[in-house]
Amino acid sequence: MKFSANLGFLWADRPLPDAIRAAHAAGFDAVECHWPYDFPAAEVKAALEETGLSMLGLNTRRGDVTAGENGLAALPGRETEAREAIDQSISYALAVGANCIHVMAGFASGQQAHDCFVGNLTYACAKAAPYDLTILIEPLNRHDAPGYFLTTTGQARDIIEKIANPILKLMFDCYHVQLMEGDISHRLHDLLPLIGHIQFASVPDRGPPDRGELNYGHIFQVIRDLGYDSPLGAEYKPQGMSDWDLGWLHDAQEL
Ligand SMILES: O=C(O)C(=O)[C@@H](O)CO
Ligand SMILES: [Mg+2]
Repeated sequence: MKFSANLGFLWADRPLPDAIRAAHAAGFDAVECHWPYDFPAAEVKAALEETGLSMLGLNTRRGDVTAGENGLAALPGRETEAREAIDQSISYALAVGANCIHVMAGFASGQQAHDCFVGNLTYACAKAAPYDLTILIEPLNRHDAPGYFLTTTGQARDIIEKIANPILKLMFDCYHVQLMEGDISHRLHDLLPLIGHIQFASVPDRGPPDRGELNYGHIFQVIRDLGYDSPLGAEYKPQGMSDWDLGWLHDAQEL
C-alpha cells in the first residue's frame, strides 16, 4: 500500500520544501499539506521534482485565523472571499501539480449555510473542471472543531449527490469518522464511489496509527481489498520522540 505524509502535521516545524524532503527520506510515497500559501510555489515544486513525490492535496485558506475561522465556503455573506480562496487554491495546485483541493466549510449551521456551501462548491467544481482537479469536502469531528458546518459522511453524501459533479468527492478521514459515526469498514465500503482521498490517525489522540481504538492493520486491509490503491494520508500529530517511529509505515507498505 502507498502512504502520503500530511505535512500540516508531520515535519510541520520545517519550511514546506524541507518537509517534503524529510517525507521522502522517511520513505513516504507522496505528500499532502494544509495551507501552503506562505511558501513560494516554485520552491515547493522544485522540492517535489527533486524527490519525485507528488503533492496530493491542499486546503482552501481558512479566513481570519486569529478570529478562529476555519473555512469560508459555508459562511453566508462571505461568498466573494470564499471564491477568492478557491481561485487561490486552484492557482497554487496548478503551480505545484497538486491533484485535490479540500474546500473548507467553516463554522456555520442551517439552511442558508447549506445553500451557500452548495453554491461555492458548484463554483469550485466549474473552475477546477478544466484542470483535472478533484474538489474534496471533509466532515470534521465535533470535539476538535465544534460548530463546523460539515460533520458527518451522510451530510457530505447529500451535498455530493445534490451537486452531482463527478469531480466533487469525499475526504474520508477515518479519525473524524470514527469520532462522529464509527462503523468504519461498512462506511468505506458504502461510500467508496464517492471517496476522493482517505486519511487516518489514531483515535482518540490523533497520533500514529499503531495505537488507539481503531485497528488500522485491519482497516488498511479493508481498503486494499476494496481495490482502493491511492496513497492514504497520514494526518497525525507526533507528540514525542516515539511518535516518530515509522515502523507502522514500512509494515503497512508491505500489505
Ligand atoms: O483536520 C483535518 O482532518 C484536515 O484534513 C484538515 O485539512 C482540515 O482541517
Ligand atoms: Mg483530515
